[in-house]
Formats: sequence, C-alpha cells, structure tokens
Amino acid sequence: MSYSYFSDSSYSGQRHPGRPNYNPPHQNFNNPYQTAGYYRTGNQPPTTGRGRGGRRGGGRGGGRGYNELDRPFREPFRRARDQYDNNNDLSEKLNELEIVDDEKKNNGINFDAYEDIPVETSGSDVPKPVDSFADVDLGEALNDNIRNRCRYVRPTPIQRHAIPVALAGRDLMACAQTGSGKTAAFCFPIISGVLKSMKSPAAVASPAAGYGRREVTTAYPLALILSPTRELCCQIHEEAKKFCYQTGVKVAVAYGGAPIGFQLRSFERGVDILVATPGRLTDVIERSKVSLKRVKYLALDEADRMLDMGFEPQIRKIVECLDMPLPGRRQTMLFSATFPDQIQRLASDFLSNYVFLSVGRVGSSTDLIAQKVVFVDDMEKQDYLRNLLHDQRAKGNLGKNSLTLVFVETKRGADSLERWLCQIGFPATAIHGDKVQFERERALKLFKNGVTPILVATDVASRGLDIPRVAHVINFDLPKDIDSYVHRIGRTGRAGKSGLATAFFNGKNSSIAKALSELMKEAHQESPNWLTQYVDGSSSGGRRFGSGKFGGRDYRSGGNGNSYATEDNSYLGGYAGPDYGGADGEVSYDPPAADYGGGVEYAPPSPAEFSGGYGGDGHGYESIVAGGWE
Ligand SMILES: Nc1ncnc2c1ncn2[C@@H]1O[C@H](COP(=O)(O)OP(=O)(O)OP(=O)(O)O)[C@@H](O)[C@H]1O
Repeated sequence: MSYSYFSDSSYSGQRHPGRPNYNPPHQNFNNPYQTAGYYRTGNQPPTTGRGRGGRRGGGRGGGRGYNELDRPFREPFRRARDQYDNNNDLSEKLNELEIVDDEKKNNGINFDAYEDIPVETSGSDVPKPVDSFADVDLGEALNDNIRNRCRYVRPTPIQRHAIPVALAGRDLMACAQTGSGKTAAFCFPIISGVLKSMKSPAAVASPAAGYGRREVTTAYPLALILSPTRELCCQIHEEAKKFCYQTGVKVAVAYGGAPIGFQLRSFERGVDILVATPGRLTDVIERSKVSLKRVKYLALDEADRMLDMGFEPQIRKIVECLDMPLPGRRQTMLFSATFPDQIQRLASDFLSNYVFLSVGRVGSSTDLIAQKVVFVDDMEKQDYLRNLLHDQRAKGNLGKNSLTLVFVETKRGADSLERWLCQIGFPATAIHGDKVQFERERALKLFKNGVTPILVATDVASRGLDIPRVAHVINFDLPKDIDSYVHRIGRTGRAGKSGLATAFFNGKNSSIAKALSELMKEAHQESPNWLTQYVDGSSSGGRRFGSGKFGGRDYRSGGNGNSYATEDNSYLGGYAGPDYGGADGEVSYDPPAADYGGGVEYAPPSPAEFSGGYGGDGHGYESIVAGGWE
C-alpha cells in the first residue's frame, strides 16, 4: 500500500519505504501533539529526506502531472507567486479572523455584513419582506423556540424575504449565499403550516386519520425535506427538531447507511415532517412505510445539486410518480446558494406560479470569506500544505477553536492525505463516500469538537454543513466547476463571521481560472496577476454557462419564450445589471458530467447510462449513490 497522496508510482513507492502499520493518533486516543516522533519541521518529506528540488527533478520523467501549459509560465509564475505570498501572508489573514465562542454563536451574528447585499424577487404579487420574526404569524410555540432555543434575534435577509412568501402559500425558488440561514428560511414556514394543520377542525376531529399521524404501519408526513447527503440530512433533522421543541410537531429522518429498522420504528411515533435523502426515501416508500400522498410542503435543500444531471431522475420519480400531490396542490420550495439557469428550467416543472428570490448575486460567494489563490504544482502541494499548517499552528490558528477543512478530489486522495498529515504530526481525519456511515459521522464529530482540527474531505462535505469555527478552507485540489468552489469555501465565513479560503492552483485548473478570477473580483478579493494569464487561455471559465458570465437571476426574465408575466421587485437598487447570463438569453449549458470528472465523489453518468433505467451494472446510478448521495 502506498502512503503517498499522489498515485504516481515512481514517486509514491519511495515516500515511506517500509513504514509499519500506522494508526492515526486520534484512533489511539493519544494526543499527537505530544508525540514528538511525528512532528517534523522544515521542508523535508517525512522519510525520504528529499527537498523540493529533488522532488521536482524526480518527477519530471514520471508523469507527475504537470500540465504543458505550466512549462513556459512556470518560472515567472513561481516568482509572481512568491511575491504574492509575501504580500498576502495567509497566517496573518487568519489572525485577523474573528473566532467565535459558543455563547456568541447564534446571537452574535454580524448583520451589518448583510446590509448591503442586493435582493431581487420576481414573479407576480410577491409578498413584502418583514423586519422581525414578530412581524409574521409563525405561532407562539415556534416563536418561543426561535427566541429562546435558537437565540435568533433578527431574521437574516433570506429569512426576511422568503418567510412571508412561503407563509403566503407561494412556491419559491430561492438563492442566497452560503451560511446565510436558508435552513430556517424553509423550516419556519413549514413548521408553522404543520402547526396550523394540526389545529384545524379536521385534524382535531380525527387525529389518527392523517395530518402526519400514524395510520396502521404507514407514515403520512405533511412535509418532506430532501437533501443530497446523509450528513446534511442529519443536520437539517437536528435543526428542525430544535425548532419544533415542545410544539407537538414530530420530525423524523430517513437516510442511507444507517440501520433502517431504527428509522422505521421512529416512524411509528408519527411523522409530521420527514427529512430524507432520495435513496432511502424511495426505499421506505417502496416498503410502504411512508406515503407521500398527504404532503403539503416539499422543500429541496441544495436544489441545484438535487436536480442536476444524473440525480434528476430519482427526484422526478419521488416528486412525480409516488403519490405526491401535484404542483399547486402542494407548496414547493427550492433553496441553494447556486442555481444554474438550466437547473432553474428543470426545477420549474416542480413549481407552480412561483416566486424567484435571490439574495446576493446567484452563485456568488460572500465577502465575509477572504479568498487567496496560490500557485502550487501538484508535487509541491504537500510541502506547501505542511508549511501553511505549521504557520497556522505557530500562530495559534490551528486547534479546537480554529478548524481547517482541506478539500481533495478523490476518496483515495483523502485517505492518503489524512494518513500523511497524521504522520507529520497534524491530527486529521477524513470523510468521503467510500467510508461507512459510522466512520463518516465519527470523522465529522472528531472534527467538530476539535479532537482532529483538520478534516480532509471530498465534495461529500462541500454543501450545507454548518460547522462552527471552521476558520480556513483549503482547496488542495480545486474542483472542476465554480459552483462547487462556492459551496466548498462556504463552509467558512458563515452567519456573519469571517473566514479564509486558500486555493492551490496550477495549470490543471485552467478551466476554472476565468470563473475563479471573476468570482474573486466580485467578492472584492485580490486576484493575483498570474491568474489572468490562465484566464486568457481558458475557455468557458468553468461556469456552467456558456456565456462565461455569472449565472442569471430568474431565468424566466431571459425572454426565452416562457409564458410567465415576470415582474421585478428590486429592493436595494442597482442589482439588475447587464451582467446576468439569464437576462440576455445567451445561456448554454455544459453538462456537469464533464465538470465532475472520473473517480470523484459526484460523478454523474452520461445520459446514455440512464436510458436503461436505474443502473445495476455498476456504472450507472448505484455508483453515484455510493459516491455521495446515500
Ligand atoms: N436569524 C438568525 N440569527 C442568527 N443566526 C442564524 C439565523 N439564521 C440562521 N442562523 C445561523 O446561521 C448559520 C448558517 O445557517 P444555515 O446552515 O441555514 O445556512 P445556509 O444558508 O443553509 O448555508 P449553506 O448554503 O452552506 O447550506 C447556522 O449556524 C444558523 O444557526
């Protein structure tokens, strides 16, 4: 077995010759900081004693992954990079970050950070936003939980706008930046609606006959919340339970990888709101343990992910083929931080006369995240990471109160990097789709409570997870598409707090250069000069829009032959500009199959693989399920 992060055999074979079986420190319950043997300084790899120069030379003939584009530019880039790094000491940046303590976590939100965010709504008769939770009728019990259990003092912008729309019974497609409170924005109206249904005369007269209560052995939830990953599903379930505390509303969860028997038994207590991943939900429906025929509220979190190519058939099956009431007879809410036009188009099949709401530009990142891009060749990534982490630790920016999340491309890469980090004295754990659920949950727990302040992750952890104190997100491997980048870096800089995101960039990432550069400029970040040289050489820029422009507002306003009468309601002015891809009808769509690449967490199959149904040959749907959904 190779311990190297890289698959290059000529290199990996030499990195850790004869190393005995190794248990990461956290598995031995030792404090790795006290294990002097694991701690190394300087630039030397752990056992080989080779310096940077040696590694470069050694890799040259060995397919170590330099892109040809690197060659002419490498030296100038290296100089530019060093210059850029000197001017942008990452650890200094981390020092400036606000570290949050528990008491401040929820009520210490910096609302000023959201004041200038432009908000746009479109659709007919859009209900007006509210300034406080008291301005809307959520019900006393729920309001009490918002105040006393969550300690939310004021609604965030997405909540101010989305809650009145949802309470008015309107379908909604909502896009707001990562960490801006979307979960509560769809949970509060759902809970409020369920509470009202429970008090209705029909429910009082016949409590066993419906309204989510038990009917023989089948549960009939009133609300269904779908999420793309198990961990996000658990997180939403926990949040929803907190919001529903002592309200009488019963929340249940169904996600893959966990014992189904336990989940089924929990349904016997009654289910008003079911939070689920698509695979396990389909399973429990097919076992007749859940029926969707009384669903009044349907919410899709990370809706663009749920509907992008590859995953859409299963969502369509759930929403259109399994007894779910039709659009118009249920209320549907779709939320995400990114919403490509093509996905908006697809999503509109599930909606009826909906309101489109965007807080901040669709797919943008928040200014709260300081973004840095550094030029690092593949073979230098480990050295660079080690130096970065040493620096962070020396300055007290790595530990329980300052967590670091490192994204890599492959599951194998995640395991290797985790092992290597532990070996060099940095307590790390890893999460990816090949781990069993117990290991995934354990890894998250160890990371959250700071036992292992470094988490190495694939895209399975890129969306939705709300982990307090993530101070630094490192894109060790950049993703192929900019939307994934937006979600990944969004694991920091949440709820008004600041954060830092560092991306390791090299010639292999040129397809994302343009979009990355635009995104950084838009978020008022300094984009290094050398990146523009890659921008000039890149084609579509990694955005899933052929125009290369940032993805649009409500696609219905693009004048592409839809029959909606769209009415714009801009609240902060200056938002609607000529930049939006959706507005000029130039939209084209690069299938994400090309974006996700082979062997990575989310690898949707080609449409042809779907033509025969749901797979079963190891290449189709099942491999996706293992990869990241279930
Ligand atoms: N009104 C509020 N006041 C204070 N804190 C809030 C408020 N609403 C939400 N939060 C907190 O903000 C954090 C982020 O919320 P949430 O996870 O819902 O963000 P999100 O927009 O869904 O992010 P992502 O796009 O990454 O999924 C959570 O810790 C949540 O408790």
